Amino acid sequence: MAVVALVPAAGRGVRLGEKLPKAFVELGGCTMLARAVDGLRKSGAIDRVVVIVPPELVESVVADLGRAADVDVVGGGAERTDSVRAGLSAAGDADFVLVHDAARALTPPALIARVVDTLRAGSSAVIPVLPVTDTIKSVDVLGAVTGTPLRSELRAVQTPQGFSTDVLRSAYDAGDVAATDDAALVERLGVSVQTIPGDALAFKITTPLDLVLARALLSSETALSADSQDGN
Ligand SMILES: Nc1ccn([C@@H]2O[C@H](COP(=O)(O)OP(=O)(O)OP(=O)(O)O)[C@@H](O)[C@H]2O)c(=O)n1
Ligand SMILES: C[C@](O)(CO)[C@H](O)COP(=O)(O)O
Repeated sequence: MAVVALVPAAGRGVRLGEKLPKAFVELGGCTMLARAVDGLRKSGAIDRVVVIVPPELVESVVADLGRAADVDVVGGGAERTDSVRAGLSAAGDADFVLVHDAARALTPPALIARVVDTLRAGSSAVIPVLPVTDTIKSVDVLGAVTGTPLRSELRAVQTPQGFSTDVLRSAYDAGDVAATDDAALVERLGVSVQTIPGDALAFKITTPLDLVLARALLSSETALSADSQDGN
């Protein structure tokens, strides 16, 4: 059963505020993108990787990462879902696809392997999650609180998110709907999405503070060699 990982890396990284598109920012001697691809390889669970990069960078990424036989490079789109859609069209006849943000560059390979194991065990859609530690409020456009969802029922969602390829293709074929993750599109089909424990190290590098944390973790071997963090 072949597994292809799609790595959306075509974002601009506006919130990070670096000069380069975020996936190409240096993190411990290589780019975030190269580190994310390395983690996928180290999981031992992935057959091929499709990286989705800003269209103007396709050529240079092909010359770099794309020389490896197990990596394909395609151009992305304006929204994350446009980029995933482009990657999906290059996934070929894979049985399973993982969608994994380049921005989650420190994701432990063991978490990636657990997502694939859960797919192989029969789930059609799998997402790693962590309990939420802050209280979450909903608010209206003026900032007034409209509700307080029960925290025990909330989870923070990470990547890689894993799917049977047919299921993810059906979700994307169902229309061009805005969504901040791929599982949301699958939920709209009525397909059950299974959660598994995520890992604190799979955090998304979004802001300058996240980048400081990622660089500090890379200089602290113990933090990164720990098996699992907070993944209950
Ligand atoms: N049009 C887009 C937007 C995002 N992504 C990718 O999706 C992942 C998660 O997105 P995010 O962390 O929000 O990255 P950016 O969109 O680059 O961040 P920002 O919103 O701050 O610009 C990243 O690996 C990003 O490169 C993508 O491939 N194509
Ligand atoms: C897919 C995701 O990483 C799950 O948490 C997240 O929704 C991506 O959101 P972003 O706004 O593109 O960072």
